[in-house]
Amino acid sequence: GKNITLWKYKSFIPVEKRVSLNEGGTPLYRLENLQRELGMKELYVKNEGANPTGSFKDRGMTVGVSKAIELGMDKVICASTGNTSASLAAYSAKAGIKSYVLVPSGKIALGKLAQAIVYGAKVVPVRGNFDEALRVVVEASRELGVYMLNSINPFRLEGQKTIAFEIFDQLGFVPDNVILPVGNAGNISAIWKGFKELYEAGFIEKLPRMIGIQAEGASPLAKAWKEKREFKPEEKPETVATAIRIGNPANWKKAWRAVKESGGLFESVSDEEILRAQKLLASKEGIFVEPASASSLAGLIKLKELSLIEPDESYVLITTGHGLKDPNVIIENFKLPAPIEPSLEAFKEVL
Ligand SMILES: Cc1ncc(COP(=O)(O)O)c(/C=C/C(=O)C(=O)O)c1O
Repeated sequence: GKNITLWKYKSFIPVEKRVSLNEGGTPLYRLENLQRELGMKELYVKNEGANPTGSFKDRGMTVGVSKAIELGMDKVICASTGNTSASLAAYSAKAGIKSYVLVPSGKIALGKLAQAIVYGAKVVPVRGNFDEALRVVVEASRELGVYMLNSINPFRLEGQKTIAFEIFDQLGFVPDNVILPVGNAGNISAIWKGFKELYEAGFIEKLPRMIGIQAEGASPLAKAWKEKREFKPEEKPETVATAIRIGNPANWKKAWRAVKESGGLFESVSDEEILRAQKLLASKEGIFVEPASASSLAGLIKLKELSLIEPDESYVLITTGHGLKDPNVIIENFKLPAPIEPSLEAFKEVL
């Protein structure tokens, strides 16, 4: 049977070639249990962890790598906190071209590192954070003629904007709010672009509020927004949510405009709130997401507690990456009981 992929929207995607792993077409459904638990009226999740390499990055990479092929490129490069590198490696493998990924040494989640390796990328750990690695990649793409596929590359956002198209297609209406984690700030910018394109094409009459959530220790946009001041980067971003451990978001201007134009907001949440939300999503709704993804829910809970949002409005949480990407964050915080003898008696003792 035919798979529903983001190429359903090919008339909105500015590329002819197609390197695809059947990305997109991810589940969107109601979180009935959390809705009740949190006293919300309309709470949905769009689970981007269901993409081929386990994150929304596949939407940007299918278009970005297709463009690379169209341009006759045979080498692509990115800096990454992990998911971008995993996705670039997979799509480069499919396209039969070489990929180079620069990752913050010791700060990339296990699953993402395994993916970049096994898909065949040249993995280059960098003694520094994502922001420092990105600077090297920009210089390398200029000097060495390697095609750069971080989200500064507009073709990435042309793929990621299809999240907006699918939300409208799957709900049948435009939600009042879309909440998602913000790191390099490409995704919030892309989804806003997608809704505006639907609006300008006359498919929809209203636009959602865009709500961007950052980790407190890596929240240059949320800090500037709440303190009502100019944006300025953070030197030393730190958070357990390594995917969004970014101090100088490359797309901050686009993200700022998206939140302003949409009447939305930025907020930040602590690592504890993120880990609690991760557990809640898994134990109440059976959805295992990596920490950065859980910041959407952590943000919703915080904004509701602060009465900064209307509980009766409709909310779509974007969960951006699968929980299996970062198993250590669960295992390290769990005391596994000692093994029992293989007998019913022994089992009854631990019941
Ligand atoms: C699971 C997950 N959730 C949210 C984000 C933030 O999205 P942007 O605000 O568009 O950056 C990322 C980003 C990851 C990288 O930036 C990378 O992989 O280099 C992510 O992996």
